[in-house]
Amino acid sequence: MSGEFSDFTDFDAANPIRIAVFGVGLIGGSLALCFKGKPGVHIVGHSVNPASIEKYVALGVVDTATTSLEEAAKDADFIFLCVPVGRLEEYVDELSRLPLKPGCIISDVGSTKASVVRHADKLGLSGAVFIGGHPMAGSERSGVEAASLYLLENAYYVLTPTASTPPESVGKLERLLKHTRAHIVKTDAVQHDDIVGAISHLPHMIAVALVNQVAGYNESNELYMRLAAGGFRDITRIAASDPIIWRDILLSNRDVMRKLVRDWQDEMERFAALLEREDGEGIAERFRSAGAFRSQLPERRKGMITPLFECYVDVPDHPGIIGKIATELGQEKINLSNLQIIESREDVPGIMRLSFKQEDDLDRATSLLKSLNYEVHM
Ligand SMILES: NC(=O)C1=CN([C@@H]2O[C@H](COP(=O)(O)OP(=O)(O)OC[C@H]3O[C@@H](n4cnc5c(N)ncnc54)[C@H](O)[C@@H]3O)[C@@H](O)[C@H]2O)C=CC1
Ligand SMILES: O=C(O)C(=O)Cc1ccc(O)cc1
Repeated sequence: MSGEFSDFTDFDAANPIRIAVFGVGLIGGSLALCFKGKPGVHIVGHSVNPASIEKYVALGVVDTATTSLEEAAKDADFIFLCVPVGRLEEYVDELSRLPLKPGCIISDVGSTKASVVRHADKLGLSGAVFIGGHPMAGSERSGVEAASLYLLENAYYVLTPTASTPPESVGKLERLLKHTRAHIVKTDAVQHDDIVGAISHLPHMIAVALVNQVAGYNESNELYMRLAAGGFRDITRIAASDPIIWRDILLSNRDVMRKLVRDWQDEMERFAALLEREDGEGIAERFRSAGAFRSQLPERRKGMITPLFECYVDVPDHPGIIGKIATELGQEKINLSNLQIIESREDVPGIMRLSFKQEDDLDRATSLLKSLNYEVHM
């Protein structure tokens, strides 16, 4: 939990607004932090657990908190549903039975969109409007303790209005979401699930499968685990994601995922056949085409799978180096989020990975370290 943005001024103490957040975890808490403390804004957090509501207030993420759904929703101008995907539809059902403020905008942050949008479309929401949402940034961490004001900054935030969504409600939600500093993208819910299935849900499944495969080998030889400390650990970071959150995402997007798994199996079969034929040129070609597509990906956009701004620095392998670089950055007031030696052998220089939550810190760190004659790579 961290920070404060201060340069938005369009909240107006004379026209107070009430924002309700159901499920104040990583994403709900991060959203709440973007609105908290603005003039005329009251944020109420909802949890089914009495101990959680005390924590939300004590941490200063919300103004008030309650275990009563009615109390949280009463008079709300905006309601954000930030619970696991498998719970979203029942929350929409419960809200549809309440006397909501006319014009109230209900949005969610679920990683899948088609099922909840279809469900809300079928219900009458007594004067309220549902607009599906998905902030496309996050991490493998969960819970309100992991929430951050900066989590969504510079990420894409997808909204999935339908043909019947009033454009003025979409505009109102977009204006509010400016406070996240995310970039709004509007698309259709079904298309969202196809794309996000391929670029986020499939990679999470692959990471989990890969870790479980290696865990199996490790049962008969523990050297697997010891040697996996470097690159393997990095590329499988997302396998540490919350099991319940991901159970719900994959089940909700199961039709898309079944097709993606079949396509993935085809890709693997293609590799197996190349190995069988000892087709070196074919293998190299797979790498060339992947490299060519990857080189065209937008650079440094914070989002899924790479939530931080990062650079790599070649460093001599000696004990004081971590402290030295951290001090140099600290003296320039550059906020470092994480620092890690990812390669350390006696005969070669190490590689240090520096992570920043904000692009500006990355840019300043890169310039500083280059000026100090470090080799810096992106
Ligand atoms: N983790 C990530 O990186 C991202 C997650 N999302 C979506 O955001 C939503 C929330 O995920 P996170 O914030 O990561 O999870 P989280 O575990 O940090 O927060 C979930 C919140 O929902 C509450 N909750 C859990 N089970 C509940 C239940 N059965 N009934 C009522 N409340 C319950 C928890 O107390 C917590 O406040 C999910 O729908 C997820 O798909 C969207 C973008 C990124
Ligand atoms: O940790 C990562 O890199 C992620 O990919 C986080 C993430 C998880 C779920 C989403 O719907 C969006 C982003």
